[in-house]
Amino acid sequence: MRIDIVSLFPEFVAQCAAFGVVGRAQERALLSLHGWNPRDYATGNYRRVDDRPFGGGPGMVMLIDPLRDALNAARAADPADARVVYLTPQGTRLTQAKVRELAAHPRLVLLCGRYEGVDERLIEAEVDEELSIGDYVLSGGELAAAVLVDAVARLQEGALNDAESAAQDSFESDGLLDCPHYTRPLEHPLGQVPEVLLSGNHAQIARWRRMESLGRTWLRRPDLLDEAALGKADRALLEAFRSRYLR
Ligand SMILES: Nc1nonc1C(=O)NCC1CCCCC1
Repeated sequence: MRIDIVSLFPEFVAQCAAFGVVGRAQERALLSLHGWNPRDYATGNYRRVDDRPFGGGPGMVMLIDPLRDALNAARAADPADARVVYLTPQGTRLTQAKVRELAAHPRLVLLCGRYEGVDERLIEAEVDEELSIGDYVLSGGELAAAVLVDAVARLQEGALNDAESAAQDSFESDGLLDCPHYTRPLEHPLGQVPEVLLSGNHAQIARWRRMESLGRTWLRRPDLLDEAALGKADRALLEAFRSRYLR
């Protein structure tokens, strides 16, 4: 998968993607990142990339042409069709389902805004999809782009080893929150390890983990829990969690 980043700080995203699973995906040629800086396409004495907003008000707006020329250079760098995504709080919320959809594309071009944003005419003419990673305002789209790069990189075939795939699947497969995890030392002032995890009884351990995932999702993110879609066994586990929790 090829991802082109259009940004005033293209190295920002490249740095975020240089570590761990994403860095390894690049080493394995499962993912390639390419940066394009609109400032390299800015003309005139001051090579402006922004200007004051029509209608007045604070801040600056990114100019159309340097962005558009950088986008076109990115498009031209590879024959594969590119899906252009603009990272912005005004976008639709990024979900794992959307990550899966985007991860299946041969190419993405991620447009990162700065200042107060980008001239709307550029968005209307060049952007396929506006996405938000959450309801808060960052200083630029680069951190959001790095989040998206990480999430789609993990889904590239061969990016994760078996253990990592299992961990990914446990959350991704049914959209529940993950269960708690514990490791050595067994004895610690901060508390005990749940007995069931020491039992060696894999059926009981799986049952406990599923119950904890269901219970946590119910407590913390009821919006993710579609109880109607739960099977009989899951409903029984959730009931067991509730009765223990509400006792
Ligand atoms: N939240 C977000 N999700 O995706 N992007 C986000 C963001 O906060 N981006 C910064 C803004 C800053 C002004 C220009 C446009 C991007």
